[in-house]
Amino acid sequence: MSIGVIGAGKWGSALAFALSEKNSVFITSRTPRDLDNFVTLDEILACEYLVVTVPAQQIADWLEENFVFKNQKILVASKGIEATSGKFLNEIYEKYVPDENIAFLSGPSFASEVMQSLPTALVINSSNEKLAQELGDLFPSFIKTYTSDDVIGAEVCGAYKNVIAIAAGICNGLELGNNAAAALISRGLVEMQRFGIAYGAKEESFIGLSGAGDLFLTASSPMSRNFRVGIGLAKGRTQKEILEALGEVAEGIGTAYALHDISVKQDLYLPIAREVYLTLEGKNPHESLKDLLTK
Ligand SMILES: NC(=O)C1=CN([C@@H]2O[C@H](COP(=O)(O)OP(=O)(O)OC[C@H]3O[C@@H](n4cnc5c(N)ncnc54)[C@H](OP(=O)(O)O)[C@@H]3O)[C@@H](O)[C@H]2O)C=CC1
Ligand SMILES: O=C(CO)COP(=O)(O)O
Repeated sequence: MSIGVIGAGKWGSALAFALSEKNSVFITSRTPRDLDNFVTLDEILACEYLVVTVPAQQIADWLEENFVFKNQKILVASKGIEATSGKFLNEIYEKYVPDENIAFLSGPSFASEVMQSLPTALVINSSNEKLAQELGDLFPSFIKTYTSDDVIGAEVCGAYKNVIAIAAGICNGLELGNNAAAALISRGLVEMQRFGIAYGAKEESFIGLSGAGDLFLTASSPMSRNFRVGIGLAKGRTQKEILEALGEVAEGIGTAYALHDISVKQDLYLPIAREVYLTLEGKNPHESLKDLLTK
């Protein structure tokens, strides 16, 4: 069984490392890298399994320009909602891959800890339970995998938690304390569950690894890029300055813009996501805090 990883950034590299314990793994990326298993995209597309880590804001164009379906079994490892369309990842992929060939990875997983083979638990989400099990069996012994058929729930959890993590970083940067952080994360979980259920997600996904697990991890640590975006916003830095310093993707930014547009179009009450959007647009984070506490 050969696995082709697309995207050699932090997450693609970590998954390639982890999956190589039990499988032949190859990797490719937009920017060539001097890696023993770095191959061409054509060679990757010939693999039986594909693991895709191209960010949510770039994947639609990437698929249109590069992807050829050859009955590969695909694990989508990115997290986000496309800002330009409001589309979830399954909606973007469905134009190219049938449901029975695709699964979505979710759960609390810093790439840097996976690279150290530290214990991790993840969920493989697919309408095809057999595929989810098959993909789960590819993972190494230090990663425990679960399966779920709640693709929408997993996607909402993975995307929304990044926005709440930005808010948590703002809270940390403003030095508001642990009470405020706990309140924000708790209310953030309620907000993302309310949003997810409106899209048909299952309630239980939000109290498991995909939801509470990934939210707790990402919204509690400066290891999270999105959390670090929030710290930068609290210190009055612009998006441009923050992203230049970060040098990596922070999917919560694009997803915050997507959630804002969705909330306006569908008249949804998403107070934390709204304040993250407004802060990204230059609103004073102290004003955001006051509005969150008083409205
Ligand atoms: N890092 C983590 O801990 C985790 C990340 N994720 C998710 O994985 C996804 C990738 O994140 P991560 O790897 O950390 O981010 P990085 O910033 O480390 O890497 C981004 C990757 O996306 C590629 N890329 C960016 N833009 C394009 C484009 N326009 N066309 C093709 N490839 C592109 C980059 O290619 P190149 O570098 O070759 O130019 C690189 O391989 C995100 O959705 C993230 O939320 C999920 C769980 C954990
Ligand atoms: O998704 C992640 C952990 O599960 C990575 O979070 P960040 O993108 O905020 O670093």
